[in-house]
Amino acid sequence: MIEVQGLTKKIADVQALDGLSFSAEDGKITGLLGPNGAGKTTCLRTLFNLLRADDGWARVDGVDVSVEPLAAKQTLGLFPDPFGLYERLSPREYIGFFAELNGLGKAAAQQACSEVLERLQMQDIADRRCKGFSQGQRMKTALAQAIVHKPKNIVLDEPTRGLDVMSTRTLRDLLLSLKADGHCILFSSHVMQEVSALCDEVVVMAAGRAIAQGSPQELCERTGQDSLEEAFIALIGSDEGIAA
Ligand SMILES: Nc1ncnc2c1ncn2[C@@H]1O[C@H](COP(=O)(O)OP(=O)(O)OP(=O)(O)O)[C@@H](O)[C@H]1O
Repeated sequence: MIEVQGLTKKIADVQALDGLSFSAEDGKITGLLGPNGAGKTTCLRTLFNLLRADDGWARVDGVDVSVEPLAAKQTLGLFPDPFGLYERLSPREYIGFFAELNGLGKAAAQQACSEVLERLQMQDIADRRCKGFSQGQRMKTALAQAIVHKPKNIVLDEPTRGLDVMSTRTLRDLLLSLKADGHCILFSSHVMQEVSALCDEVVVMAAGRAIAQGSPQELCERTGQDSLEEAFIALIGSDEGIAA
């Protein structure tokens, strides 16, 4: 479970987070939905302790990420930008390296790596260098790296950015299967259709705050609208920076 309370962060002159509070439960996919500049990436970076909040706290399974960063990271998988893989490494080397970074011994890392390669049906590319990989192959490698240490909580920043339809569908299926296994999945997006299709819960963000949280249906009922897109516009008063 991921909980964020009163998170505040100023970057240069910009109030990127302004008292952000929400929670994301196990066995659910929670979407952070907000226009460009709403603070989604800043929130996820703070969760991963890449940024330190000015005020407020973030906890992963009850562990405060700034007080016990290593313990928090062991229960947290971060889906990185799939375009930034180490091209000289094969997925097996890359994923195994991250498994060891996350505290697994060599033998356990190799075992975990083989399991995740099988789960994501990557055996055919497991020992090829990442250089030249298609977007979908990169995305699978990046996701495998995020989940190899079996973190209970998985955080993804705009995971379908730049992916084609097939890769997006593959990712969607993977997230649904992780959810079925009881993981807590939190992802940021400004793509309405993706959030509607995947999320059990939606946190609507604007100007560094959460202005509403609920299931897509609850948000529609609360605003008296028929679609999440209309509900979102009603909540934030604009559709600027949102993609259909
Ligand atoms: N390093 C930085 N220097 C200056 N301003 C920053 C920096 N990082 C973030 N910001 C500002 O903080 C605000 C929140 O940015 P953030 O990237 O978290 O938004 P976002 O919701 O992820 O947006 P997008 O959907 O466009 O990725 C924006 O106004 C952004 O310009």
